[in-house]
Amino acid sequence: MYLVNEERLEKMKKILYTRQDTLRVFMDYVYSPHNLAAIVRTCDAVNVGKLYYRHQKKVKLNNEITMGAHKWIFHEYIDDIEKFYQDIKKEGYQVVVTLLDEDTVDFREVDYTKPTLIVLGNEVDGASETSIKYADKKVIIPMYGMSQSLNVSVANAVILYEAQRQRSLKGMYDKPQLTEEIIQKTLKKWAYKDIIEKELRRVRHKKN
Ligand SMILES: C[S@@+](CC[C@H](N)C(=O)[O-])C[C@H]1O[C@@H](n2cnc3c(N)ncnc32)[C@H](O)[C@@H]1O
Repeated sequence: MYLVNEERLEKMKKILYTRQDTLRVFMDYVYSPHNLAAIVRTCDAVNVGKLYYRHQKKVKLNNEITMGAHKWIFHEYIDDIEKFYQDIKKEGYQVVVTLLDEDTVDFREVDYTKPTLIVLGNEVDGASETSIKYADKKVIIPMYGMSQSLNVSVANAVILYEAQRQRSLKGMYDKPQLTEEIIQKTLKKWAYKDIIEKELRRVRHKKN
């Protein structure tokens, strides 16, 4: 029987103790599986607190889409977008919508050390009217070439790494943001899942 080894457990702990609970991302109808996968992986790398998403048809992030990265990120499908924005604003989050518009500020002018929700728009239509309605800040990544926009997963990476830079400078990766109760609960869940998955792989391998 496989048990989670010390090294892997340490890695899981490190993720949870450095998790930026107050930095979150909302994918507002991002539809390409390739982009979904790339966004999930960057969110994992920066260790964002939570990833929200909605889609043209209800989808579940799965191994095929994310190559497993979604397993380590708290994520939630959003059905009621109005309620979602009202709730997150009540919790004190600033809503930062990424947009290709005149009425925007350079993305580096925002203070990402505040509780922040970054909103990414659809590949064709951009962010929805509802997201724009709830925006506290509308940000643009300056473009100097012929292309009008970046790929949405690239835009996500550029902004998240600015947030990561600001938060590191402030020592925000050195102090846990999740409660000890949530950390311990999540550790148990992850370790359990890890064992089950490894065992299933072992049984499948034996059968073939
Ligand atoms: C391909 S773009 C959407 C283009 C769409 N035609 C529009 O006008 O919004 C997809 C998403 O990537 C993000 N994005 C891409 N380039 C950006 C930039 N230069 N500044 C800010 N966000 C950008 C935004 O979230 C945008 O909604």
